[in-house]
Amino acid sequence: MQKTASSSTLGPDGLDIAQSFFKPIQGASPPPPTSRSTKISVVGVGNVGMAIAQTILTQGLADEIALVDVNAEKLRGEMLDLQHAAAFLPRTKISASVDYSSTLASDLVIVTAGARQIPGESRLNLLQRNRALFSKMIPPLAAGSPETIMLIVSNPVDVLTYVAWKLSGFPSNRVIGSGTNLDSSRFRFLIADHLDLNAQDVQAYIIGEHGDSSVALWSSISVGGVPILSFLERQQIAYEKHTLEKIHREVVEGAYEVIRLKGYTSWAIGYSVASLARSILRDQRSIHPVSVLAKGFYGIDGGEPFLSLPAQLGRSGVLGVTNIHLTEDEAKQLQESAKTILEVQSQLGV
Ligand SMILES: NC(=O)C1=CN([C@@H]2O[C@H](COP(=O)(O)OP(=O)(O)OC[C@H]3O[C@@H](n4cnc5c(N)ncnc54)[C@H](O)[C@@H]3O)[C@@H](O)[C@H]2O)C=CC1
Ligand SMILES: CC(=O)C(=O)O
Repeated sequence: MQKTASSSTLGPDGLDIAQSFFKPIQGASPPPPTSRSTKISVVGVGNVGMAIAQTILTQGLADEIALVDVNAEKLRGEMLDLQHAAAFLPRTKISASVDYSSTLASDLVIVTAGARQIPGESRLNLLQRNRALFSKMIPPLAAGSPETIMLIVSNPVDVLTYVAWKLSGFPSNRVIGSGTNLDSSRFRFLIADHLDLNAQDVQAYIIGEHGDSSVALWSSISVGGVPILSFLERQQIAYEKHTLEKIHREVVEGAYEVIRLKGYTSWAIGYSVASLARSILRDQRSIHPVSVLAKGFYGIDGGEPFLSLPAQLGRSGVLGVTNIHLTEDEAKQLQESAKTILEVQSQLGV
């Protein structure tokens, strides 16, 4: 397929028509020097890539979105479908290409390309297929946007974020995995549902692997600034440990259930990744549990595992990792999660 321009012109005479449409204001001062526009590339326009592109578009986070996929027809169809919504959205240039060079000079490259789980399949099972794709995709993406921040979404996201870090040659603060930002949202939803609250008032983190060995940080959950477990204890309100474990199990099994029911997950990851794009590109310095190089944090000393920790995100990517108090048990579970990831990583030979 030809490289497809964003095609918002009216044809060769488009500019002339536009100029005759508006009468210039007499004595108007020249426009101020324009600030650089924000470009986001979304690589892979499947269920996940399109949910992300759609959410980013709706939230007006980019001046330009470049879509990339190997399926030329689907790609063009998705581009046109989004362009046809222009009248209802913030003005954004949308382009689509099978050529990675269309992502040139991106501020943020979001990678969602690759195989997804079939019902019952674990994320780690996708590794060999998606690692092969990454070897082809990441070097040209990194070469085209040497200053970009790379946000990995394809699964298994933690190990593939490590692969992308190695293949890109970028400093680790500029290669981030969407990690457990999504699991934490599932967690907050379930807690809020249990207590009949607004999920936005629940501060709660899932950290570690985006997958079966994730860790729920019960000890630091707070609602409206009130630490929940100590509040319940002070009020002598009984809670069963197995209720907490059940909520965490529902988080871990959430994706499996959605995949069994509808074939894939999309909307929640779309919002999750858009929230990361906002924090990064708007320099929000917000804290998100995302997959980062975890070596040296929370007693994780061996190897170079990428897994989710509460990280502060801003315009230069990962600004730092928050020092949340973990109980001994939580720290141990996190170190076990790191071991699980390292075992998989050690089979890669990157
Ligand atoms: N990290 C997370 O929280 C989540 C991750 N995922 C992962 O996201 C990935 C994508 O999932 P879906 O969108 O549902 O899959 P999908 O099958 O709908 O889309 C994958 C897309 O990748 C494209 N693709 C394949 N090779 C490519 C290449 N070399 N260059 C560019 N595009 C290429 C395909 O043509 C297809 O359009 C999967 O690995 C899935 O497990 C899904 C949901 C949440
Ligand atoms: C598929 C996946 O990783 C998720 O929805 O959590």
